[in-house]
Amino acid sequence: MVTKRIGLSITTKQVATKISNLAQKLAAILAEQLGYKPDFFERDCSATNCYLRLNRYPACPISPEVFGLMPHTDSDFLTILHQDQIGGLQLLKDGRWISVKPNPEALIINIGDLFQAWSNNIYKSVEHRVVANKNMERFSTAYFFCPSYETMIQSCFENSVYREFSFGEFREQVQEDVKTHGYKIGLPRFII
Ligand SMILES: O=C(O)CCC(=O)C(=O)O
Ligand SMILES: [Fe+2]
Repeated sequence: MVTKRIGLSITTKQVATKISNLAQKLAAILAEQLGYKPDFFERDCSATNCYLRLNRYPACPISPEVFGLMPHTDSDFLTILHQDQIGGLQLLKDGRWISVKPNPEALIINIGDLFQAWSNNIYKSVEHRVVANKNMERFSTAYFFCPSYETMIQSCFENSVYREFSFGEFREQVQEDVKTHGYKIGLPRFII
């Protein structure tokens, strides 16, 4: 895929490489803030484990009763999100859904479940959802910064809130819960 805009031409691969570099830098800053070496995540979260998802939300006449994306947290370390000018993304803050002002010139960074577990709840995985637009379709691009399935996720502090788990185990549990209950349970499953 090639995106053209005001004489600028950039391939999807170039976009993914740039976002991947940004994700590594952000992870380095977050690791350093908690006293770890900036390269702490470099080995486990190589570009081959991360992925880019292109989301399309068709217009929905019975919005807002219908969600474009159900409330959820992301099952990764962090997510880098780009959205168009339509809007619809909402974050849960202090029990209330807050609409994120759409700005195609900006990137949104979400902390995911793995950073919450690793930081022992210092960093919080934000619950979010997408409300469909009545008249217009919406597009967004999400880059998920993930480790390999074998990577063990363990709190970087003592008195861990969560038991140690592998990323593969976490993904399997999420898939099983969605199949059985119709929704993701996520980190509460791993509380000690
Ligand atoms: O489309 C958006 O704004 C959010 C996408 C999202 O949350 C996801 O893909 O996990
Ligand atoms: Fe998400």
